[in-house]
Amino acid sequence: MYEEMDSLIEKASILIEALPYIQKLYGKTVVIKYGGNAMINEKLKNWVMEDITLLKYIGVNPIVVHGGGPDINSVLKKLNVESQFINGLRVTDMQTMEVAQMVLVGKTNKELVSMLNQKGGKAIGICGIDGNLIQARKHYEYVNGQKVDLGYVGEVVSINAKVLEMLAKDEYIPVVAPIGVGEDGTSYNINADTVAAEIAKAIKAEKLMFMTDVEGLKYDKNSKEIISAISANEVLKMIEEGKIDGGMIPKVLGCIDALKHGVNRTHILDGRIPHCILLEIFTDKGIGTMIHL
Ligand SMILES: Nc1ncnc2c1ncn2[C@@H]1O[C@H](COP(=O)(O)OP(=O)(O)O)[C@@H](O)[C@H]1O
Ligand SMILES: CC(=O)N[C@@H](CCC(=O)OP(=O)(O)O)C(=O)O
Repeated sequence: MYEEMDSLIEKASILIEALPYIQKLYGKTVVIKYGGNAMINEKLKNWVMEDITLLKYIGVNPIVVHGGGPDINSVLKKLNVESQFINGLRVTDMQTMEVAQMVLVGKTNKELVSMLNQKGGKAIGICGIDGNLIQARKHYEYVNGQKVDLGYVGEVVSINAKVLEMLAKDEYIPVVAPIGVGEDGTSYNINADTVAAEIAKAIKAEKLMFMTDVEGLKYDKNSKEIISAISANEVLKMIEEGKIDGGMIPKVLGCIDALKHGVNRTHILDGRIPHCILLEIFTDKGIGTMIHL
């Protein structure tokens, strides 16, 4: 009897530990980027969807921006199309653009929306074309000072924040696929990390969280030690020294850009840890890496 009571009291004290964090975040917006490499199995995705639904029910406004690089790769493979990446961006010809849009909007987005709804959340899936959410233009990348044409890869011109604010106010959880739209209606494939940071900036989110497939930012890719907190200047120095590369670059640059535009907290988290969102937000210690100014 007493043992049972002890365990119930322990449960209550865990909830109480979360109280100051719930109070701080109540009514605020948290942008969560869920990357393709952290969507490795259904169980994991379920935990993530539970965390996001719980946030909404306790009065926080989550906005989900998802990737889906591995999903796009597997469909392209079936079509015998090989992708080339330049500075982490997929060179996107017309056929690849069609596949990226079909997969991100039609498959990945709807799977996440359906899972959130199963958990009791009211999720609405949109991409940047819907309500002109992500206005974009063609992006050129520079490699060794040379301008490189990546096809239909886009960069964000502006975010129509009203679409997201309207949904969040009406109890919905927006789930955004990273496809943008040009002035002439052309679709653009945009890196999902960049979209998440631009959305966080546009809506002045309280927090921006990148969920990926490593424990956090490390002193270099092969190191075991996770950096628990680091300043923007130190991150820029690490990039210069070649200690951060590939898919981690748009995440850390997105954090810095967001911080400089009014987002209060930015984090890089291991999306493979069960309930990583709750662990970061509602525990004293937090997890992963926090980047600050
Ligand atoms: N300094 C670093 N610390 C941690 N990871 C790094 C670092 N530099 C590069 N990376 C790489 O960044 C990857 C995460 O980016 P990416 O694969 O694009 O993830 P996602 O699909 O979640 O967007 C890690 O798997 C890791 O290999
Ligand atoms: C231009 C560009 O590279 N777009 C990405 C969009 C998806 C994405 O960013 O997915 P992850 O977050 O899973 O990497 C792509 O085509 O893979």
